[in-house]
Amino acid sequence: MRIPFIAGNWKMFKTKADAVKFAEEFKSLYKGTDIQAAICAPFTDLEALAEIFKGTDIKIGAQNVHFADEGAYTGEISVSMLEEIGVDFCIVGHSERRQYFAETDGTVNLKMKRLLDSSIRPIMCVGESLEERDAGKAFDRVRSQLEQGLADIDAEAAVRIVIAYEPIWAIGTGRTATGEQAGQMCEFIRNTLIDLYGEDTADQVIIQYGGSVKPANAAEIMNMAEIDGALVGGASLKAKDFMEIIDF
Ligand SMILES: O=C(CO)COP(=O)(O)O
Repeated sequence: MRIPFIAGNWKMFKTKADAVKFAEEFKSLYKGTDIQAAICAPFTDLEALAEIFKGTDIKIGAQNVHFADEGAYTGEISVSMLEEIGVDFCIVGHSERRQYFAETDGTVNLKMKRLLDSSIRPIMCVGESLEERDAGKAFDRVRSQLEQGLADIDAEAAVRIVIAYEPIWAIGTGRTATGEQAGQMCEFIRNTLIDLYGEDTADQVIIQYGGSVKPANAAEIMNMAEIDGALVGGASLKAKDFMEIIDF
């Protein structure tokens, strides 16, 4: 039985003061549902969010992590640093990190393996560009991201993974994939996971859709059979909007 999971990705928005304001408002709106909710926030906001959400079901996530345990990696953050402040999830391989920060399927794989060796659950992002979709290569691209990102990860570890399908052309553009397009790719992702791990394992993996999810389209997306949740960018910045998505 997969528990639906809706996570906000704040990207590089919200100072600590903004985060505290959001968290207090969100906590007062949040009544507890059958849906798992999380906020993936900038590193500087995480400790404050952990403190405010303590004792609630609201989880927190980071947006990136380094794969080394420690070392001379100026500007980076390790898995243990995140564990110590109670982080539950970490996004890996978001298309913005692939595009602007040279994240590759290889570094995604190293980060996935390091996280799966910790208490933090990875949210691995996959998704094609508009050119790849128009060229009929969307499914090949996503399959290759899955195969490379999940290389050498066994079935026992794989059940803790969340996969987020985020077509690049739908991120921040207002152009959401239709329920049918998103559902079709998420079904393809589930079938790829069956090939890699077998049905029992693949059945337990949470698959989210991300890309211009809003209160108005959340139900259409969430009602697709193989979509178990959403990774929400812009619409997670307002407590009321994010709550409306969770209450779809
Ligand atoms: O990138 C996203 C979530 O990770 C999606 O962003 P938007 O919801 O702003 O399109």
